[in-house]
Amino acid sequence: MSPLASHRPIIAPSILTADYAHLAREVRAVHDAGAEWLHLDVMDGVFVPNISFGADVVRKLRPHSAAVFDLHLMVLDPAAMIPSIVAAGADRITIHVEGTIHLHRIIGQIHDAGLKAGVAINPGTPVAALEAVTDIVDQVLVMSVNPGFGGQSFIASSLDKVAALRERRGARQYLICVDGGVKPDNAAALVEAGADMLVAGSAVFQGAGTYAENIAALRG
Ligand SMILES: O=C(CO)[C@H](O)[C@H](O)COP(=O)(O)O
Ligand SMILES: [Co+2]
Repeated sequence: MSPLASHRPIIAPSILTADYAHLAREVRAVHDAGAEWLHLDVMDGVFVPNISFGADVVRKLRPHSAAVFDLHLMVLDPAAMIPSIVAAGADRITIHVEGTIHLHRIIGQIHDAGLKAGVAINPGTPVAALEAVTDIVDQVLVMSVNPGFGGQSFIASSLDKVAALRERRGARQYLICVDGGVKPDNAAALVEAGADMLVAGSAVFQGAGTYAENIAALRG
């Protein structure tokens, strides 16, 4: 088990399924409910078939939360967007292997800005696609749904990817993160397989309990 997973997973609520009409209230509420990170999904309508929000919304939310702002960029060619996302108050930026031909360069761009950098893989991309950058990233993100929408079903083979990443990590320090369809009924297995951080949108914002109860249920 990874060092972090032996304690408890980081829970990062994704605001994709929050009430967009009251976003400031929502981000305050999940932080007060015990979420250390906030997961912000930026979508460009090109890399994924949906548009969410961009740097302006991140900047407006920043004064409303002390949580770690974890940006998940589902965009094609993210390099041009990164300066505005950094200026908006991001703490960590994850880009997709499939979204750029200059993966190594953009990880450097994020680090040069003083932020932590992550790399994500889609369900159709093997773990091996991360191999060349696992020694320089701070986190890897296994997409356990096809990116673009909240509320989808967890793709079971993602569990094997998490286990493979933990196996390959060795002495490296990157966090293993999982995003998509994470629910109380699969969270424990993901942590057991090696996940350090769980993104959860619908399980937190549309779960049966209060936000605190929904987050606690994911920590199991
Ligand atoms: O990146 C994402 C979608 O592309 C979201 O982070 C993810 O879908 C979270 O929502 P849910 O927990 O409801 O699946
Ligand atoms: Co996401």
